[in-house]
Amino acid sequence: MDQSKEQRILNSVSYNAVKGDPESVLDCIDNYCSQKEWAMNVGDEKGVILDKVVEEADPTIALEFGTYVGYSAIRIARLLKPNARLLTIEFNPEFASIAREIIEIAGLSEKITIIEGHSQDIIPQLREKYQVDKVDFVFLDHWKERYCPDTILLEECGYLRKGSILLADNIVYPGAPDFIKYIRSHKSFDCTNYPSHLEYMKVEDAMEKAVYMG
Ligand SMILES: Cc1ncnc2c1ncn2[C@@H]1O[C@H](/C=C/CNC(=O)c2cc(-c3ccc(F)cc3)cc(O)c2O)[C@@H](O)[C@H]1O
Ligand SMILES: [Mg+2]
Repeated sequence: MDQSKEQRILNSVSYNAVKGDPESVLDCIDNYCSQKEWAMNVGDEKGVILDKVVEEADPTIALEFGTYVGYSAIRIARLLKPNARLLTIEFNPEFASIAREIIEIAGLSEKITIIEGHSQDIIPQLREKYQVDKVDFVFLDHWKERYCPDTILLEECGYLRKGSILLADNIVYPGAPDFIKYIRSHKSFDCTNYPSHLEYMKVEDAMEKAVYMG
């Protein structure tokens, strides 16, 4: 059976990255996906915007929807303070297992918990099963039509506090129009758009930051 693209990305990281060095894992994935096979990682250009917003949030509890191969989980977790942690939700078992291995190579397994399942099923369980009270930072990068319902669910479950920061990938391409319409018209969210480009391409894209005002 042929290997998957995601397995080939893991092979490249396993062979080329410096064990325990998150930067070298990120560089390896970016090099592989810009030179060999495109993949839907947030990438190095939008990754700098992600870095800046994570540093602004300085979260104790960070949450991510859509682990994929773990690229953005590593980007986020490498910036977290000692007692902070990232919970990342992924429903594809093959992607979850590849991400677990790549995160191990980056040396960040202690800071990142991969939760296998659908975001809409996991979100209501975060308090009881994962001791989450409030979420300080959320990165949305899963199916684009899930951004809006999952944001509403986070609010309904009471995980957002005054100052919680949401950051969403792919606002232009593939786009998340219902999410943008909802978040920009909602009185409790203060939104900022960050124009950028689609990972590894010259195509327009953007990220949207939404700060919850309580
Ligand atoms: C409800 C639920 N629960 C849990 N995991 C969930 C979940 N819904 C999806 N997932 C998981 O998350 C990832 C999926 C990410 C979806 N991202 C994109 O579709 C995406 C696409 C492009 C793109 C751009 C130009 C093109 F021509 C083609 C594709 C770029 C991107 O940056 C993307 O993020 C993937 O790992 C999937 O298993
Ligand atoms: Mg994306």
